Amino acid sequence: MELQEKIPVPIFTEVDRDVFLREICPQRRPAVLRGVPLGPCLEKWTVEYLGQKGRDKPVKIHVSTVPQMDFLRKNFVYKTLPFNEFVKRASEKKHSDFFLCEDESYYLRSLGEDVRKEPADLSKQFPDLAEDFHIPHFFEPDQFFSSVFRISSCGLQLWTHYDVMDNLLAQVTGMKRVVLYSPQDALHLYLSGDKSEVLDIDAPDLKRFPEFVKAKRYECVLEPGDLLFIPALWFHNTTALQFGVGVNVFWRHLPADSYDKKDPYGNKDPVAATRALQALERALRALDELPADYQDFYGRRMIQRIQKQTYCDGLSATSAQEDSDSTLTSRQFTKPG
Ligand SMILES: O=C(O)CCC(=O)C(=O)O
Ligand SMILES: [Fe+2]
Repeated sequence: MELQEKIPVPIFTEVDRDVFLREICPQRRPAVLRGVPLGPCLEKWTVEYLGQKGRDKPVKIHVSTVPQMDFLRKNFVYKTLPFNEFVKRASEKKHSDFFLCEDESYYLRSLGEDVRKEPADLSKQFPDLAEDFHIPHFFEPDQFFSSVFRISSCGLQLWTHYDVMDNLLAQVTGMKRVVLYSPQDALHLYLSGDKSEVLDIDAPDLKRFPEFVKAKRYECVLEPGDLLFIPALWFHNTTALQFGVGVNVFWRHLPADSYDKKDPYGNKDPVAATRALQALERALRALDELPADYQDFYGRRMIQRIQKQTYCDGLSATSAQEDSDSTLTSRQFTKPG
């Protein structure tokens, strides 16, 4: 019996800006968009052509001895290669030149010019290649955040994580399996920051991660030319079924000032969420002044208070009884439905 039921990500054809904005984006659910024009990249981006146009621009890459990258045990190293040499190596199974071993795996997540300050932008770092890739104009130009090369060796698996921007992941060449989990399943994913500690999602260690089976697994296989809409906060885990070249485009779904200004990757929590998490830490330090049984009592009440106020499905998470304490419930009446 399979661990988790696989829920297919729906595939939409003939999606234009209008359909995307009216029917797909507001659902806040992942969707595969097939047949959206992406430009000549679909025919042009061979290994040879990428090398010619990307030239010897240095790129910082992940290199690992095994295709499943592990951020906990750090089984990969960061190395720098000229783009053309990197593409050649990523496209081959065995390498004559290598860092770790002859069948090492490669992954490029392209970066901005000033890595710490600027988000990646294909048109700045790879202008000759950016011409071939037509970004779908499904959002306003001032919402654009970054465009990022995603180039992987065959088999390369990137750990489950979330980003805070809306995202269109374009698969230009090669097939890629993507598994997604809803933000509502966050508690079943054993998070360490923005990443899930469950690395082997196909054969998880259920002694360590017993709750993982409760997470609903959404899955799709991207083909060249497909776009995957990944709404902000949706977890995703990608496996390149072949050597593949992708580009993802992040854009701001919330007002611009909701985001952390020092976030070149698009994965820092919105400023209000960071403030809320800091306030929670303060609240926990305050509770620490009390004996354990009082902490338990107030801790439970705080959890219920948070659930009532924030869960989209309201009280269903706990069969919370009507709370008669008006100081605790006053805000719930002002929350839009
Ligand atoms: O395609 C990949 O390798 C990863 C994509 C990803 O994490 C993203 O687009 O945010
Ligand atoms: Fe991502």
